[in-house]
Amino acid sequence: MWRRTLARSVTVRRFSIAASTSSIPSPCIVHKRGADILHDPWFNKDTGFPMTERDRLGLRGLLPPRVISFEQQYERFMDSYRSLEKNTAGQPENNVALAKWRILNRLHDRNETLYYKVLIDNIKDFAPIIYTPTVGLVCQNYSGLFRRPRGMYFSAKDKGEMMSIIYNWPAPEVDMVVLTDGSRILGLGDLGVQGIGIPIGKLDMYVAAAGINPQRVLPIMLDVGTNNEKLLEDRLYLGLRERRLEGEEYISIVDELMEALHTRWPKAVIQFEDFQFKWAFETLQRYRKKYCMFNDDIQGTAGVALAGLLGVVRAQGRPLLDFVNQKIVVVGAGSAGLGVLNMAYQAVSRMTGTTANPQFYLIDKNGLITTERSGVDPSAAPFAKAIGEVQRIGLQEGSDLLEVVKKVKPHVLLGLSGVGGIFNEQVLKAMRDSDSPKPAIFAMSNPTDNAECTAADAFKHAGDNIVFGSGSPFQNVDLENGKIGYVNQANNMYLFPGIGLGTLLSGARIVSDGMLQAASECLASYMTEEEIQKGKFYPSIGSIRNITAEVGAAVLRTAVIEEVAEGRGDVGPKELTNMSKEETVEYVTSNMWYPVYSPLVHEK
Ligand SMILES: NC(=O)c1ccc[n+]([C@@H]2O[C@H](COP(=O)([O-])OP(=O)(O)OC[C@H]3O[C@@H](n4cnc5c(N)ncnc54)[C@H](O)[C@@H]3O)[C@@H](O)[C@H]2O)c1
Ligand SMILES: O=C(O)C[C@H](O)C(=O)O
Ligand SMILES: [Mg+2]
Repeated sequence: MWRRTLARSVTVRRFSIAASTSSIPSPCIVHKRGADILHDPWFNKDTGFPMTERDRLGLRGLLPPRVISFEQQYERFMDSYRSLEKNTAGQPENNVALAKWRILNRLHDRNETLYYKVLIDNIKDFAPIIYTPTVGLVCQNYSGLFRRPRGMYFSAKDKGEMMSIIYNWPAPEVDMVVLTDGSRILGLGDLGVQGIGIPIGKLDMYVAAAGINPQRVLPIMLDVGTNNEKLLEDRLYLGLRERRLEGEEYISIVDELMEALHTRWPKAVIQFEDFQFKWAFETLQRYRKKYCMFNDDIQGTAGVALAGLLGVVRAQGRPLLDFVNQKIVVVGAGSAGLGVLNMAYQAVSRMTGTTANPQFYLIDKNGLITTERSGVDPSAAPFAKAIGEVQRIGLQEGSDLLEVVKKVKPHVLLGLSGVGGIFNEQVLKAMRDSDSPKPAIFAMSNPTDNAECTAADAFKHAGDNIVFGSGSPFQNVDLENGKIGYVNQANNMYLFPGIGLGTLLSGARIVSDGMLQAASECLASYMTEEEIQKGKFYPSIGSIRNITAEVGAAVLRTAVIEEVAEGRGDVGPKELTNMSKEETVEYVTSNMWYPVYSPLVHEK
């Protein structure tokens, strides 16, 4: 199953480091036999083991005699899935979503090759189950749904021992780690150990979109307690039933885990995910120059949002430089909102060559943030609007969302607040007076119930001429005039897989701002003029592997230009430097893992 791994079947003109160019999958070494293989989802093929392999691996007598092909297994699973869909039709939405998650999860736990084949080939239908929004529901119910562990669990009780615990992970190599402390799971708050569902879902997207080998991914839950009263009182809660560590105690435990990870897998890329605000920025600043890591909620989201914002400018028929004149209201001054503003300001200063003062407005739970605000967080302070400037348009410190929309008449209203429905009818109607011919509404909070508005409400109240994006998927809206209101999924899934893959293949020691900017620009330029005019700013999820290959190549090339790329395997910085743009995309693509059964070879 180590087929098509990095540095194996990579064949790029002039850079062939292929062991073999044949279409027969490379054999995979296993160190177990018999029933142990059947119980290992990495190697298990269920009834798909050919007779010769059954002989070699001591499987004769442990399986029904008929050998079923991979294609037949695939069809069999899809038939069961379709029956489940039929049998649960009309039942409450959450029950159906959990039933679908369960059937996929069972396959994941049994036979990963078949699971990823099913996931990749049906990504549009299955992403909403293994990722946002159902993954949120799964996290909320995790202690009850738990059957088998997945990934690693470190807790406050493991202090001082992480360096040895990390060696309990069975795979010799790890390429991608997604780490959470469960403190801000989507818009659902502190879910403690139950937040492990998020790293699992993100890494599923890594396998599906970036072709990272599933034997080389590692979801990690760092359980430092929870402040969620309900969980603390729940006797079946699976995490530490104590309050979260704070201050020095907290940071020293994250330090220890990072050191342990780096010691065992110095080349792995570590993605921080769903950390509460107070630790998200702090850990990013603390580790980004020391380790190969990034924070997806801050940096991945920013890149996706910026690509969307540039798409909005194009949709208005304006040149990209007009971005500096856009009036953008960002609702939510947390990790994601501030990440977006940071990147948007950087884009403006690149475009103008100055530290310009664009018309970007920031709102948090206390309203419009101005220079009058006392106790404003240092990471939000640079985005506080000068009080004189807001007073000139009739606003003040703490003005509420509706007032801000009415007075600013923004081109873009972008929500990253986690507050469902906050873009209510009045706010959406106020967007009709936007100064843009195509007002943009981005309701980016997850999961679905936490979206700032639904797609249907956005088109109904703000008008047919809007463009719309949401963090969780919504159906396109029938505008009842023969037209369709297109729904973009404005989700960091369009970038993090490419950021991770590009960084990994470049062998960079850090994830630089330049690499992140390249990822965003690549996504922005991926869309054709025709698509943009239809209000489409992001590719369809069906083409997520293509966009990820492009993003990965853009990240890799920037790492090379910035001279942070050290290469990977036999492909060193020199070979990477000599690759053309097309060759880089080809190189990235050929390094993607794809699910096929490899012949298993037993070795003691
Ligand atoms: N679509 C995506 O790709 C994506 C990426 C990252 C985060 N998100 C979503 O964004 C949301 C926020 O994530 P975060 O990490 O920034 O959280 P966070 O806790 O760091 O920040 C939330 C912010 O919202 C503000 N807020 C709360 N109530 C508000 C109100 N009534 N009005 C205005 N602002 C209010 C808070 O003051 C805070 O500044 C979550 O729902 C998350 O799922 C989506
Ligand atoms: O997980 C997602 O769907 C996006 C984002 O990382 C979030 O925290 O909401
Ligand atoms: Mg997240």
